[in-house]
Amino acid sequence: MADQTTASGTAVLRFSKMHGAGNDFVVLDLRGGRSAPTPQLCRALADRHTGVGCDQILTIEDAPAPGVVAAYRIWNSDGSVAGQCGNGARCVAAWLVRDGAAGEGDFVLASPAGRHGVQRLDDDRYRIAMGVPDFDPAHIPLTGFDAADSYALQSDGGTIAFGAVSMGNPHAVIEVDDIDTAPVEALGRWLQAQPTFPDSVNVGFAQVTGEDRIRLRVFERGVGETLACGSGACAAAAVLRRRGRIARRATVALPGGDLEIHWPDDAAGITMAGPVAFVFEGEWWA
Ligand SMILES: N[C@@H](CCC[C@H](N)C(=O)O)C(=O)O
Repeated sequence: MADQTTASGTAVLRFSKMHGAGNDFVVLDLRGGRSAPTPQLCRALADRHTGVGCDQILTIEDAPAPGVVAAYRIWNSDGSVAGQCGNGARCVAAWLVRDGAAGEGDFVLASPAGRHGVQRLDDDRYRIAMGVPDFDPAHIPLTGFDAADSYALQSDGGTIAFGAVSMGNPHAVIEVDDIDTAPVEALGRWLQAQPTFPDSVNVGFAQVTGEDRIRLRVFERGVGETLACGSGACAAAAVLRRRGRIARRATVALPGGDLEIHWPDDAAGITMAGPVAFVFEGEWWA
């Protein structure tokens, strides 16, 4: 998958470093049918000591159909594959506009989760159509429960109540009184390890601070706690809306920045708007 080789035969891979609300990415352009990175290469690129450092690797790939500008796929920093990444979708969109592959008008991207309309709000802000939140336990996947707005599991410390939804990737949402004191890592790891989530899960800790405002921290599958999780923001808004805890438009305040979520009605798709940033371009010498 190298872009070129050096005189001594070393493979050179060009990449962009980007972030969306502090959720950071190494972006690889694989258009032209170039092969995907191995899990080992993803782990090496993501390493914050010996690599570039990132939460996820995003690959930009050939459009699967006319009318779609490009496709993207997602790898977590531990090399595992993910079905969706909301902050990543905004970064891929901005990357394609800067590249010239997408114009400044609306366009469509493809992800493993489906097709996504993209709206460029300005140079640094994009809105993505993230699809209809899927509460069917079989699709999350969440085993051992019938569909409900709230589930409960017994831990050594007591009952853990959570909501669950798929945004193309699995999310659990735990409502807490104060995200600053929530046991994000301990409870996040515990829930991820429960057999009821056979594919593990991204665990969001949500504090409702108003009918249109949520504070959120997310312990991501394959990474750990990140500064922001776009699909997690949509999941938290969807779960809390279904319980009547918030309005259909809400600002989700994450440690790395704010995302604007809008879910017009239960059968409609949810949209997420937020920032993107280019950090630097680099070459990886394999
Ligand atoms: N940070 C992302 C989600 C990335 C994938 C996730 N860790 C998973 O394994 O599903 C976002 O912004 O949505």
